[in-house]
Amino acid sequence: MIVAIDGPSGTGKSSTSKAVAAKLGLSYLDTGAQYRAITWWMISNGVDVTDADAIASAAGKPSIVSGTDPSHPTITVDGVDASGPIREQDVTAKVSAVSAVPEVRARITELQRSIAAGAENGIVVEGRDIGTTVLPDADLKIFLTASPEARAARRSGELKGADVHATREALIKRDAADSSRKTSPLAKADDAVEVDTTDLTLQQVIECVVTLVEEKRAAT
Ligand SMILES: Nc1ncnc2c1ncn2[C@@H]1O[C@H](COP(=O)(O)OP(=O)(O)O)[C@@H](O)[C@H]1O
Ligand SMILES: Nc1ccn([C@@H]2O[C@H](COP(=O)(O)OP(=O)(O)O)[C@@H](O)[C@H]2O)c(=O)n1
Repeated sequence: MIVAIDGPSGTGKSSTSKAVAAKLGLSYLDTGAQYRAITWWMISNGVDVTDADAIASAAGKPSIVSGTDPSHPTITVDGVDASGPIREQDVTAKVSAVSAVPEVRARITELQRSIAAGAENGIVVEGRDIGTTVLPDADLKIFLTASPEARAARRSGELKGADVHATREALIKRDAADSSRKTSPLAKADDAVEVDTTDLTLQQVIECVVTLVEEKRAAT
């Protein structure tokens, strides 16, 4: 069972995917963390993230390893735990530029496909282009949405002291960059089930997705 969960920032992809995977005994992959990890490596190694050629030539250098246990997801870059630094503001501000570079996407997509292929009990993979590009044959595709206001309120609740208005503007800017890039932009697959989470609790979203997976399992 391969489940693809896509959508913009703050729609609940990570929280939902982890909970659904844990509940159903599936592995879990946060593909955003991989793009954040390669971005963190570029910044740490002095690569100019406004220079697509420089990013492209460095794209193959870092070794990125994701742990896929939903109750303890991990990510390392060249053997170093990157789970803290990849969430910092600087990485968040630069990740869209790095992830738009085709050589970066080719490398990370290959990694994602091999992780999914190796997940013996099935996997929930969350991101922006999983249903459209990475795993177009996924058994179930979900596209989560929510109003920019709800997403900004959720995100600024996580970042202590963050201004909701500034968070909303930053989210909208990142969505626009992710949706308009040439290579595998953020998009809903034609066969994805869209779930608007604006007025749902996280628990309701989890239950909805668990039901969709169980229905799919019963039908196959
Ligand atoms: N339906 C929901 N209602 C309220 N808060 C939510 C909901 N879904 C997620 N959250 C919270 O919003 C924040 C962002 O969720 P997350 O799963 O990281 O989103 P994404 O992976 O899409 O960026 C987290 O703090 C999470 O607990
Ligand atoms: N499948 C994916 C996942 C993430 N990304 C990129 O990685 C960034 C960070 O993704 P994320 O899922 O960690 O972002 P949040 O929504 O958690 O803030 C996105 O803004 C995209 O630029 C991507 O291009 N393709």
